Amino acid sequence: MSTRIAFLKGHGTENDFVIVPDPENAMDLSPAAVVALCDRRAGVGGDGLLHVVRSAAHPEAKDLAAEAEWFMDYRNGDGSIAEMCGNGVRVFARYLQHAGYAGEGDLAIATRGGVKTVHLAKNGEITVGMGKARLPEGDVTVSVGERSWPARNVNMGNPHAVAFVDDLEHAGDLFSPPPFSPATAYPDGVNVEFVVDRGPRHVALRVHERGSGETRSCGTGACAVAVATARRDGADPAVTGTPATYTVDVPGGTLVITERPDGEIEMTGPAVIVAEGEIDADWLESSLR
Ligand SMILES: N[C@@H](CCC[C@H](N)C(=O)O)C(=O)O
Repeated sequence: MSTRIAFLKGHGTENDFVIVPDPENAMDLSPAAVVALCDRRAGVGGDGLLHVVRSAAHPEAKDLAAEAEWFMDYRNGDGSIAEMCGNGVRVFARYLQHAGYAGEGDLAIATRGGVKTVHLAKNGEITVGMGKARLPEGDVTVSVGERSWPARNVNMGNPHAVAFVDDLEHAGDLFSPPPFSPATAYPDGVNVEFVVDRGPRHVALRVHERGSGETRSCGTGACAVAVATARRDGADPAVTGTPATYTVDVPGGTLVITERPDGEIEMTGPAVIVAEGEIDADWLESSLR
C-alpha cells in the first residue's frame, strides 16, 4: 500500500485551490508536483495550490512566526510562486477553521506579501486586511486582437494591469496572456484585469492570471480594480478623506472592497472547503517523470 498525502479542495468565488496541509514543511513540493496536482484532467485540479505550513518551519516565514503561526506558501497552477493571493488567503483561513486550528474572529496569516489579518465572521464571510496598493507610474497599453486600451499599474504585493473596456467580451478568449506595449513592461509577468461599469461604485471584471490563465476570480485583482476605479472616479480616499467601497463582480461571484483614507484595503468574500481526501504518493511520484 503506497503512502497517502492528505489534501483538501476549496474555492473563493470559484478561484479554486488544492490545499496541502504540511505543518512541519516535510514535503518536497516541487513546481512539477504542483503542476501535476493542479492539472484538471490528470490531477486534483485547481488554479493554484495552498501549501499549509507553520511559519516556524518555513525558511521564508520563520521570522514572522511570532506574529503569525501559519504561513500560506501559495503556488500558481504552473508551479510558479506568487507574493500574494487574496482568494487563497480566505480559503487558507477557512481550512484552518475547518481543521480546528482557528475559530471565529481575527487570525494572522503570514504570506510572501507580509502578515495579513483575516476576520472570520459568524455569517461565513471572511474579511482580509490586504494592506496598501502601490501605483507604479508608466504608460502601458494592453491589446486583444484589433483593440487596445491603456492599462493602470497597481501592485497589491503582486503586479496587476487594469484596463477599462466597453464590453468584457472584448477581452477575447484569454487563452494566453494578452500582449503589452512596450513588450518589456512586466519582466516578472503580470495579472491582467479587464473591467466594465455595472453601476455606482459597482464594476465587473475578467482576469488573466499570471501562472494560471483565465480564472473565475482574483482577490488581489479585485482590489487592484477597486483602487484603479476609485482613482478614475475621483474617489481616491486619501484625497476625499472618506472610505471608498466598491462591489466587484467576478465570473465566480462578488467581492466587496473598501479602501480607507490611510490607504489600507479590506476585501470581503466567501471561502468554501468542498472536499477532502488522499493523494496516492506513487501516482504523484510517477507523474513527475
Ligand atoms: N488568484 C489570486 C492571485 C494569485 C497569484 C497571481 N496569479 C500572481 O501570480 O500574482 C488572488 O485571488 O489574488
